[in-house]
Amino acid sequence: MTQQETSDVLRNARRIVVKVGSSLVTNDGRGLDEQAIGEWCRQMAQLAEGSPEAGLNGRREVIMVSSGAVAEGMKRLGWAKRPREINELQAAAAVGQMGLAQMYETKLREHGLRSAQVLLTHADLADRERYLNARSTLLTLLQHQVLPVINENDTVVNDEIKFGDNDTLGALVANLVEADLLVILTDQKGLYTADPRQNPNAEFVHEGRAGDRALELMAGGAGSSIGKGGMLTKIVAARRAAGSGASTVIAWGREPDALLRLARGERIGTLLVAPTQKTQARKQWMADHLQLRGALSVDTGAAAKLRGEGKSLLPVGMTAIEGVFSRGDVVAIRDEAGAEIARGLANYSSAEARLLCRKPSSQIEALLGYMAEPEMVHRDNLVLSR
Ligand SMILES: Nc1ncnc2c1ncn2[C@@H]1O[C@H](COP(=O)(O)OP(=O)(O)O)[C@@H](O)[C@H]1O
Ligand SMILES: N[C@@H](CCC(=O)OP(=O)(O)O)C(=O)O
Repeated sequence: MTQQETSDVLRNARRIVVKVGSSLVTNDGRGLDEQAIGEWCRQMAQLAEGSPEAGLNGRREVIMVSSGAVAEGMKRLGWAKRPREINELQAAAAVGQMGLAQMYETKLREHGLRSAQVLLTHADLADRERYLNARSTLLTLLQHQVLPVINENDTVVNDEIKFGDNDTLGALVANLVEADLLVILTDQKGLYTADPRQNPNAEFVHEGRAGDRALELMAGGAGSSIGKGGMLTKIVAARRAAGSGASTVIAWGREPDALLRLARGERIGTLLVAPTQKTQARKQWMADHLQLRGALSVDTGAAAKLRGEGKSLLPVGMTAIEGVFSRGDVVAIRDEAGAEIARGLANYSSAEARLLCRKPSSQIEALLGYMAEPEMVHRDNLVLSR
């Protein structure tokens, strides 16, 4: 890519997931690094504002994925060594998460930004229904200009805590909200050809293609006893993030104004560019991963809105439901002649959809006793067929 193109990837990123690792957040286990957290919060607040005075071309939506609960919990409990027992790790995470949430809340509020704590497990993102719920909660928070601060829900996972690194979580969150950019802040300037702690001759890698297996061979495990992932999980995270079209930057968390400079298009850290665009990636994902569970027939008006105007499918446009499906399943959408016009993720199950056929969205709550979303299939979860 030319310098201009890489700089455009960064400057045009509107939705950004920022991940910070334990060693940075807790100052290598010494305790929450108030100053560093304050700096990221100040920058994220400026990104959310997008003011031209800060050299930014418009608002960014930012989501934070922060590690550090176990390390901070250990510090608070006075444990010098990372425990082996899962229940002790979980107890430490529960203690430390209080400190993390409190620190982010305080620092973001100082900069006029509201925050929300979201604790997720891998299982939440593997389950279609919970995946959709998590997605719509995060998107709603962003709409209301609230900055979500995410961590793994360490106290309820069992084996995950042993392998659970937040690089993977950051990538899954980037997939979940279809972010444009994943920024992984760590204790190195980026990726080197070998672990710089082991090999002083290692060379810096400025740019690569996310998903390039050669990069994985350069990356080693965690260099400190605090972090879990090391560089390999960051490279794999970049590959995953690219699955939904997000590029990844791995940069040094103490680099002054790193987040702002990236958003202005400055090339710092290692940029791993996603080879496919967001919409293309979404189509690919729907085509590759999901089985069709049913079909919705729609009237001419709804078909025209979907095809011509790129709108969502509302229940009022549905005329018939086929198959048995749950919320989050992929369904085909057919026109009156029976031709498939699109595929998408259903917001309501087949039984609910049958009750909602031809009904205005204002009646959803009265008909079902609750309302998930006003749309049957949201346009962000919908891919038009050729
Ligand atoms: N090729 C590499 N380039 C840079 N760092 C590497 C590489 N291979 C291994 N590492 C190690 O990965 C560490 C960062 O991972 P980790 O300790 O898990 O940090 P974090 O807590 O930020 O996730 C670095 O300190 C470094 O020692
Ligand atoms: N959820 C864990 C994070 C796991 C972990 O160590 O991640 P990382 O430091 O990002 O490699 C915690 O908050 O302690």
